[in-house]
Amino acid sequence: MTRPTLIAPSVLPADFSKLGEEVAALEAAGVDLIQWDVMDGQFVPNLTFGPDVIASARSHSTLPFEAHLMVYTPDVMAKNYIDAGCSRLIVHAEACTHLHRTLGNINELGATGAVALNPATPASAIEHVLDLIDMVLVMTVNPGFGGQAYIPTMEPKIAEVQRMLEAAGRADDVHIEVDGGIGPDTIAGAASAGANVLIAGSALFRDPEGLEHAVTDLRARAEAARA
Ligand SMILES: O=C(CO)[C@@H](O)[C@H](O)COP(=O)(O)O
Repeated sequence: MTRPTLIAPSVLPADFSKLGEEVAALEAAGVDLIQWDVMDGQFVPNLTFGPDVIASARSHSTLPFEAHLMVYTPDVMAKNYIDAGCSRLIVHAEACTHLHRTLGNINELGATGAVALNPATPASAIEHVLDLIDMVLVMTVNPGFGGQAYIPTMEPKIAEVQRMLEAAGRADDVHIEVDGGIGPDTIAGAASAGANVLIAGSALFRDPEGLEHAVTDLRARAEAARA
């Protein structure tokens, strides 16, 4: 499998009073990109931040930013998130009446598009947009909050997405990301099923040995599982 193993934080557990310092520390700890959990309080119960907050942290890191848009109207502010410094926008299949058009718009704005699938959403939801994305996010929790339990029954869906990508000749070009409950005890199952981008919030910020240990340990576990 040629897709690299990428370890990325969810910023949900970060200290929101100093996000610039937090993303700088995450970069120093060795993460590969930063995921911003954008929540609108409608598509998911929680409410987090918009593009201006992301923009305020942009100059504190050289890493790619991606916005996980857990919102009902991703088209409305897509350009704002790109202008804030996000190079990838992740939209939820469940929130997009016209998913193909939404992804096409993101690409026309100069960013890459990705689709997130909630636990109950079948992999088939992405069948006709594989040419418009560079990543599929298989949620391993129901979105809205960090610190939830990993849902292992998502592993067959991860494997199904991998098969779909192989059948479409896109397996080398499209990442499979997982998000939710990813930690030392769960990362191997997701990675061995096909995930190569692993989002962790609690497991990174709550490691008693610090961020760098957490990143190194998770990466080693994921790479061993993908070998
Ligand atoms: O995005 C969500 C839920 O919407 C979370 O899954 C966080 O992104 C990561 O949470 P942890 O389980 O890693 O703390």
